[in-house]
Amino acid sequence: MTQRTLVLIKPDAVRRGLVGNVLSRFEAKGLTVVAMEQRHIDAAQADAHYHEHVQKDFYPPLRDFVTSGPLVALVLEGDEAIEVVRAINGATDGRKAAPGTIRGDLSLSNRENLVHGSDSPESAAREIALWFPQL
Ligand SMILES: Nc1ncnc2c1ncn2[C@@H]1O[C@H](COP(=O)(O)OP(=O)(O)OP(=O)(O)O)[C@@H](O)[C@H]1O
Repeated sequence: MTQRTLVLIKPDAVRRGLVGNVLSRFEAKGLTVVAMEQRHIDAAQADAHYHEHVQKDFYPPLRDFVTSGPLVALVLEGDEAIEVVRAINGATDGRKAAPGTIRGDLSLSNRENLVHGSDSPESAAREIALWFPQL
């Protein structure tokens, strides 16, 4: 089934010059870029995006991180895009993520893990409406 998913290429990837590397993996897989924009978000946008995490201990440094510099937000479309993107991203902790995944190949961190991908159709709908209300 064709799906859309919200992807963030996080500020660590932008700082490290890895946007092209990350994007090329999604494109090479066959996913289509429906929308893409570089943004430097404020704390309110971070809180809205991570609303299920705002009360957690790890959230304040996560908020500082995602607002620390520009990121690239995009909507990708393709067959089973939500699950496909999460498989390409790899496990949350870059130290444990499998080689061949973005995080497994390029991250050594649980926080600065380069990418975000929506985790369900409900999350994708909510996040796409938040980031790209015009879609
Ligand atoms: N224990 C932790 N310590 C520090 N940061 C964390 C921790 N757990 C999660 N994070 C950060 O919060 C983000 C969201 O956590 P979540 O559990 O939803 O992971 P995920 O679904 O793999 O990642 P994402 O939602 O970004 O695709 C992670 O990508 C990571 O940046």
